[in-house]
Amino acid sequence: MASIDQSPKASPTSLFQVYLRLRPPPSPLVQLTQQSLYPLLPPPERYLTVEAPGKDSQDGMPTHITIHPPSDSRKRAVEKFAFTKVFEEQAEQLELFRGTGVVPLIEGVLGEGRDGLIATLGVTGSGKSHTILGSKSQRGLTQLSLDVLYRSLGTQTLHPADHASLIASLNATDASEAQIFSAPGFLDNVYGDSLQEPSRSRAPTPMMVGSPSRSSLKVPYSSLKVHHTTGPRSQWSILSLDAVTPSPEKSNSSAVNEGKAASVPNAERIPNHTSTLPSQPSFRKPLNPGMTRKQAKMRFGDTLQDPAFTPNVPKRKLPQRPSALPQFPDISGLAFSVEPNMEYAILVSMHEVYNDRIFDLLSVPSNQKDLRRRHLLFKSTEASPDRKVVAGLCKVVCGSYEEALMILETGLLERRVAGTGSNSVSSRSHGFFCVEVKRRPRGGLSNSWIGSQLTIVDLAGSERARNAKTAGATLAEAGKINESLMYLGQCLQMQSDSDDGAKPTLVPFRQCKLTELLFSNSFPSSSHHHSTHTTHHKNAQKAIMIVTADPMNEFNATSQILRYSALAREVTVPRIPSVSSTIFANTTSRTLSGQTLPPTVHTDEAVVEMAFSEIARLNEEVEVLNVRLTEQEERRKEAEENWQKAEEKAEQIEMEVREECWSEMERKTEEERRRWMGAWGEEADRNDEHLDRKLEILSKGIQIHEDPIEQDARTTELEDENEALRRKLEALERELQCRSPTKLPRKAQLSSPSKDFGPGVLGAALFKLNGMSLTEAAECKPQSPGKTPGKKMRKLTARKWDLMDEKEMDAFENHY
Ligand SMILES: Nc1ncnc2c1ncn2[C@@H]1O[C@H](COP(=O)(O)OP(=O)(O)OP(=O)(O)O)[C@@H](O)[C@H]1O
Repeated sequence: MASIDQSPKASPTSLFQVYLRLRPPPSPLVQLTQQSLYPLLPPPERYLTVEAPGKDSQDGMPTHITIHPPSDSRKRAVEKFAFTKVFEEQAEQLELFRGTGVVPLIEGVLGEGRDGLIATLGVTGSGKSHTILGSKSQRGLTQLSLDVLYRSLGTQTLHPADHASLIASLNATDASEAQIFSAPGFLDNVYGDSLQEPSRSRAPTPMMVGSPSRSSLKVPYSSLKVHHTTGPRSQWSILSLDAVTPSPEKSNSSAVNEGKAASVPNAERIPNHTSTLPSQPSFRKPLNPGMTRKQAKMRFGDTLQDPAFTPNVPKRKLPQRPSALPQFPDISGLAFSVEPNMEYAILVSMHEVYNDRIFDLLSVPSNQKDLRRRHLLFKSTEASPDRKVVAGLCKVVCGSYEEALMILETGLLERRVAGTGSNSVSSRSHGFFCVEVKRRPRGGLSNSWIGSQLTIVDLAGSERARNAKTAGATLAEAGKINESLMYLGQCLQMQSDSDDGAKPTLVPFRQCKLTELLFSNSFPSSSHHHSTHTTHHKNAQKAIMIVTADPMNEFNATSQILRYSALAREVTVPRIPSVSSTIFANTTSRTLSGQTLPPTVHTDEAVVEMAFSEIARLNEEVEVLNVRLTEQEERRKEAEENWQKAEEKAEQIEMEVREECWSEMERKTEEERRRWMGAWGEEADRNDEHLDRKLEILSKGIQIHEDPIEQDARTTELEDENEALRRKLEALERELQCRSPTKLPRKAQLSSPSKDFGPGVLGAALFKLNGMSLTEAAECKPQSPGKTPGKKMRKLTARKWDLMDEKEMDAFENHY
């Protein structure tokens, strides 16, 4: 650590400039209430002292504090801490805004193109949100920063309503796969007609302990049904929130239900004002009486899912409600000059880290599938290969300060908060508010946007379950919050160790989402600006950490945070007066007259005194070493716990990866099976088709081949006929033989047939047919000339037979 006596300056490698802000005690009324509630509790003791500013302190501001363990603590070590500056209880918001490095940070975002980050860290209830978001009378660093940004950019700020292609142009160059909307369109879809309505009665905004909790405000539609303890940041509610005051019991009991909130579909969260909360006026756009929740969801979703959506709302006609916001402190005199030949677009996005997961605070479900809030990834994208971004956020282009405030309020309504024993409106997540300032040359033709981002982080506070009196899901949340803050502490510890001159250590920022988001871009990188295809060197971000502490509360938790966030530290153990010195002090001789005489110098006594003082010194050293040892042991324990957690996490990741691989394999196998089944089916179909075609061909072929069958049948028929004729012939011959020889010339006639139709012709025909089958006849070749008649007859072909004309055949048949 840096020498504690010098005015601490963060080294160039520092991740943060660290400022300390002390929280003022609660108002007398609140103190009175607390005393009446817990009469046995001793009045809180102040354990923190602010050291007078040193000679070289900046602006005459103190830089060191000392903490003395309270009387009931067993610890004795007095610790002194150094910070860049210490802001005491009476410090106002403006003092903080001007005194911390916020103004140069904004200048860096506007001019140098350097990202800036402001974060608050502290025990729950120490004033982080108050610093970042302000109260109902004072603006916080967020509003003040926005005001300066818009004042500086003035008329060079582009508004989507004036530039039709603005959203498309921003969309084309956005590296974070964001959905970009215009503010009026976004707000119209969230609040609709209520934006145009005259302001309703403004609710008293509860803020202090004892006043109605955050839950008493009208809560957003997304949280009405499930978290009764959740609601908007009470201190600086913008819109007309007609407060309703749920009973504290309800608040407490439902706090337990908070963990379920994430898994409850938003459809269930749309308030049914007439049924579930009859006395509660609506906050989000009142649904049309005839519109079901589903329809309402669809309506919002349908319009918003188109990133290029340009709403049909009057140009820049926002409700007057932001004017009801605190205007103090006034910073109208503060503005930076920006490049005159440039035009600027301001994009606002919001997300939270809840249970180590990132959720968009501005997302509006675009369809039924999106009803559950999906967590987003912090990753490098195609357009941003060497810088990580939260991918898939909703970003809203805000043309004015008022629009930006409305968006901020909208996001805060979605943020998870709960009432705990330590803070009635305690943040249960780490909230990130991001303002991107993009610029391009004037003219609006170019898509070559470059820009930088200001991120404002309201961290959830660390808490002790015993003090916070949390249980169930809220306790589990607290566990996650404390774990992420512990990792943050380790990163900060590394910073102070390397500032101390120890060899530079790697900051272990990849241990959880919070530290990843905070530190990933804290180191220089070069990114390829995809629109221009040139390498754009991105400066490392500058960061400010404002540590908030209540000097009268939570000694252990506060000292722990101071220990790891301070830029330098010194431990001393107060001297206990030694026995000898006490004895010797009492041995001072007095005369009778009461005159004090110089003590008699006894050499032995001097030696003893020296010995005692040496013993005392050594004792003191031992004490300091003991303190260091205890700290080292704590660190070791912490490291061991981390190691164990890391191992468990590794195991869990391994299991998850295995399961993922397994399910991927199963999915692929199933896919492959389906593919094969499909291919198989197709093949089978093809086969069937093929078979059908074959059958068709076959059936056609069968028809063709029917001819020979018919021929066979015909042959058989003819053969039968032939047989019948032969029999008839034989019968005739027999008949002839039985006749008288006078009739023989007829036989001779038969052997020489004439051309007449008559027995001669018939005889010749019968003669021809006799002794030959048609088959044989068919086989016979045509008769060649010069052959014997006998031979001729044998070789009579069916063709020849066939050559008989029809008349002849008919005559022949009729004859027989
Ligand atoms: N500097 C301050 N001046 C006046 N009031 C303050 C100041 N700091 C804190 N408070 C009040 O203290 C209460 C708790 O503060 P706040 O909600 O900001 O705490 P927190 O650190 O954000 O707590 P958590 O981590 O639980 O969200 C609020 O009512 C707030 O108005």
